Amino acid sequence: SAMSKEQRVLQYVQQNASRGDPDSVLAAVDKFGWETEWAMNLGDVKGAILDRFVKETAPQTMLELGTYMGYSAIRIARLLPETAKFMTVEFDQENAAVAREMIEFAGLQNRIIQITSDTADVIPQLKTKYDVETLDMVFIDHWKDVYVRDIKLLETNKLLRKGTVVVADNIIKPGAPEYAEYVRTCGKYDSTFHESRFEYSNDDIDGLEKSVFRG
Ligand SMILES: O=C(NCCCCCn1ccnc1)c1cc(-c2ccc(F)cc2)cc(O)c1O
Ligand SMILES: [Mg+2]
Repeated sequence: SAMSKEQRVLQYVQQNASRGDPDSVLAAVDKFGWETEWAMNLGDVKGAILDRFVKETAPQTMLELGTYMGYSAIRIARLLPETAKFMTVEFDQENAAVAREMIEFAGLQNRIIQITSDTADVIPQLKTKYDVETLDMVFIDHWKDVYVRDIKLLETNKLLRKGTVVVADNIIKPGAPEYAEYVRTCGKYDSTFHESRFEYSNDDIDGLEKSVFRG
């Protein structure tokens, strides 16, 4: 059968990036997104903001909800030390398979624990099955209508500690209004909105919410 968009991106990366070079993989995905086919990767513009947050936080334990093709997982993992523990969760089996190959091509498979499952099932297992004590940083980029469910699951499963940094994509487009409202008003986070551009767009606005847990 014909290739999916995600498989076309992977093929473009395998034919245009250098194996073991994460930056060349990111550049190839972004070139494809700008010039050939739009895709819902975090992208280069918002990606630079996330890079800054990851560098500032220097997390030893990191969780990503929503792997998609692995673009942001590669963005994050390329900035982490070998000793860091970084888990990324994807629900869609096909996208998880593309991500696995993308991550392997980037040479980061030893730095990323890829989980293919429902985040609602994984979050309660992080302490017991994945030997997590608390998380230093979280990146949320999956279904916009479950962002609130999952940050509340992180809270009730005692996975956040004073200073844990939670970053969420798509606050404007497609939007996560209940999530923005929750983190800004519940009293448990110091939350800031970082306006940016929607992925692979010169016109549309989007942005990241950065919320620091007060403990
Ligand atoms: O839906 C998004 N991501 C989740 C995808 C599925 C997650 C599956 N999963 C993983 C773990 N648990 C569940 C998303 C959408 C858009 C968008 C914006 C405008 C538009 F017109 C079309 C699309 C832009 C993004 O940046 C996004 O991230
Ligand atoms: Mg997104």
